Amino acid sequence: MGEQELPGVLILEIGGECGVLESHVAFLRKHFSLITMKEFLQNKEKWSEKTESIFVFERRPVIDRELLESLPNLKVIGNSGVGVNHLDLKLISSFGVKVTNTPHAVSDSTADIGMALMLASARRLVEGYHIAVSPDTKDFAVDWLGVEVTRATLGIIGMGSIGYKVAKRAKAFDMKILYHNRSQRKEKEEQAVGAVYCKKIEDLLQQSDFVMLVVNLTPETHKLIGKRELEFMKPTATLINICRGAVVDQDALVEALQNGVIRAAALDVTYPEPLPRDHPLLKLKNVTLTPHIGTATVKALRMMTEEAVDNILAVLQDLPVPSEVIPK
Ligand SMILES: O=CC(=O)O
Repeated sequence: MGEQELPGVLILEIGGECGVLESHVAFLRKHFSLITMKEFLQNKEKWSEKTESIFVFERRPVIDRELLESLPNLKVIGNSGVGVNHLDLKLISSFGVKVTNTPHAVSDSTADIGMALMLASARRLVEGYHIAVSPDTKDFAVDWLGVEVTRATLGIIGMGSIGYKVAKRAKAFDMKILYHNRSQRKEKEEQAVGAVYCKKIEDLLQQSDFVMLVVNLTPETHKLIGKRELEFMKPTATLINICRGAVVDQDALVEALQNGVIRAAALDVTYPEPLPRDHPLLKLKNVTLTPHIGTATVKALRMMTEEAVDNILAVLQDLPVPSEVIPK
């Protein structure tokens, strides 16, 4: 097949914060004529008819009405990543354009970061590092203690594929696993890992030593964890967020952490990202932070690109689409 026969896929950029990884470009070129946003904007006339798909990476909102209006043959937006809260699904679907995501590619690496944060926070890994490298050995006192993950109770909010993979890992730590799910009870998963369903989120919050958030960000889950929910948690409990920052009311979280309402928080996601350098979350010792790296592994990123390409090609070839996101 000559290059000119390949369908056009619009990407934001190559490299940078939200572009396609340089090492994936050759793979994408096997399937598409690649056009960067800059090239598109410089020569809309050449590209607007030819572009049938857009490949977007995770978290940056780029798809607005003006762009959609300038792409009359657009059929699909393939999101590389599972969360699609950066896309206006209703607007996109009003143009007859499908949206797809990559739930399979992200689940292992994101579950791993959940476990890493839980362990790091429980055992005060970051503080420990600073003590280890401190020139003053007196920094370490005998009452500098963490808490144990083994046999503790983990409450998972959102038992989708990432939540389930967290549960499988937690089982190996002999954790008692509770879960709350808005959409439905997951009986197969319950049996596989011995998880106990909490219909009421309050029950999970009251009983858990670690609460892990693994939900999609939607209007229903926006600030799902606020002052009231934090007050249901044990003062010895830790909140771990690996989904989206806005699922937590951050001001309420800061207050809870400052006042000992909960023991600690471990966050891979915040709002905004990155946090302003004077944000109180950056100053609290009982906060472990990472810069939204749930899927930042070589393998996950490669799998995300491949899964996104499979989805896009399925739409373009009119085949069943592996992971289509249907607007509610
Ligand atoms: O944040 C990661 C994802 O949405 O996959």
